Formats: sequence, structure tokens, C-alpha cells
Amino acid sequence: MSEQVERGRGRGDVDGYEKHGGFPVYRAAEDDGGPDFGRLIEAMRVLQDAAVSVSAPADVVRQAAEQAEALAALLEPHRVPEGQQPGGRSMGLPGRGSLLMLPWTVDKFDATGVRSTGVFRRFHMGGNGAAHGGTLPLLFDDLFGMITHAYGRPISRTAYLHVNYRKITPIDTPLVIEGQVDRVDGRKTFITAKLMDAEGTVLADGEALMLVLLPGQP
Ligand SMILES: CCCCCCCCCC(=O)SCCNC(=O)CCNC(=O)[C@H](O)C(C)(C)COP(=O)(O)OP(=O)(O)OC[C@H]1O[C@@H](n2cnc3c(N)ncnc32)[C@H](O)[C@@H]1OP(=O)(O)O
Repeated sequence: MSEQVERGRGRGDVDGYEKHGGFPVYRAAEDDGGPDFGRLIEAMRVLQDAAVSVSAPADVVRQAAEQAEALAALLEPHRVPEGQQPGGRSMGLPGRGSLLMLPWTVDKFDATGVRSTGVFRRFHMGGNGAAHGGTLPLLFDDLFGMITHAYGRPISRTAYLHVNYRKITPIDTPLVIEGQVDRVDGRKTFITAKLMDAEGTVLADGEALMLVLLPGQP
């Protein structure tokens, strides 16, 4: 039977939903990882763009490999368990400071929906100037997670995610994605979203079913 969940309630405010399945408690990083963390993550993205778009002399590639290995060795001793690192939890940074997520900026986040803006970068390219098809479901899935959260639903997992590719999605072009909860039915949250260019042309649209986790579910 369908139910109308009160809009605008925060996570944990809904009776019986305080456990979020088997998920540990996730909190936003208080200081976005400190003064230089965002800078590090953006430099890593620029490096990824460069690494996949250069054709450099062997000596330059060797030097770059050595510097990348040295950088990894510098960071390696500071690994922490999931949920303690600022990467992915820094709400003030593009893509929350994650290198997996698209480096987009959320400019609307409430119970009526979530909107995010940004560009697909060179390292997201599939071919002929278009974003790789696999990067779009990533963008949609992350948005659907945020929409679920902003709506006040407990942590949910994607049961299905459907993307319609309507037009080529260009890299290095400002785009916007926006979506909202359409319907709630028990554990099920049905969500839709659209990816558009600056003129409002729909490049892709998507829908998903997000399922609230049962106690202990991973
Ligand atoms: C701040 C931190 C934020 C962290 C966010 C994390 C979320 C990120 C979002 C993700 O990307 S999650 C990763 C991708 N998804 C997964 O890995 C999910 C893997 N699948 C599962 O874990 C389970 O299949 C799942 C928990 C989704 C559901 O298993 P259950 O055994 O709990 O549910 P069940 O199969 O009994 O289905 C419950 C209802 O949903 C329906 N259902 C399930 N899968 C469906 C499907 N694919 N299509 C249509 N209906 C579906 C099912 O028919 C049934 O409907 P009824 O209640 O009406 O009978």
C-alpha cells in the first residue's frame, strides 16, 4: 500500500528507520579535509585529465610515473577505515571530494529534489568528444542517493537504475542534472531525474527504485 512520507523530515526522524540496515553511521567531514584537501583532489583530477590525453616522450612518462609513485608512497601510511577519510564526505567540495564521483556541485538539496551542475572531463570521455556511457549511470546513481537522503528516507540501495541516452553528452560543457522522489511505497522509493545542457535540452533521463535496507542488510 502506498504511503505519503512527510516531506522535509531529516534522516533518523522516521520511526523505525534509525538503523539504516547494516550501514555504519556516516557523517560529513567537518572541515572538508583541511585547507589543502580540495586542492589535492582537484590536482589529482587534472592529473587524470593529463595522463589520459598526452602523448609524451618516454623520459617524460618515466618521470611522471616516478612522481606519481612517490606521491602514492607519501599518502599510503595515512590510510584510515571507511567513513573516517574526508574523500567522499566533504560536502563543500565538488563531488564531495571523491575521485570516483563526478566533480559536480550541488546547488539544490531539499525534500523537493536535488540539482547538481558540472562538466564531464577529459578522463570521462568515451569517444568523439562524448562522455563514456558508463559515467552517466554513476552520475544518476549518486544523485538518486542524495535525493533519497534529502527526502528524509533512510539509507537505501539501488534495486534498479534505468538510463535513457537521448543525445550525446559532451565533455567540458556545463551541464545540470535534477531529480526528485516521484512515489514512496513502503521500502520502495521511486525517483526520476534529467540531465540537461545549458539550453535545457535533455541529454539523458533516468529512473530508479531505491530500497530501504532491512536491519543488518549490507
Ligand atoms: C551518506 C552515505 C550514503 C551511502 C549511500 C549508499 C547507497 C548508494 C546507492 C547504491 O549505488 S547501492 C549499490 C548498488 N546496489 C546494490 O548493490 C544493491 C544490491 N541488491 C541488494 O542488496 C538487494 O537486492 C536489495 C537490498 C536491493 C533488495 O533485497 P531485499 O531482499 O531486501 O528485497 P526483495 O528482493 O525482497 O525486494 C523487496 C521488494 O522490492 C522489489 N524489488 C527488488 N528488486 C527489484 C528490482 N530490481 N526491480 C523491481 N522490483 C524490485 C521486490 O519485488 C519486492 O517487492 P514487493 O515487496 O512488492 O514484493
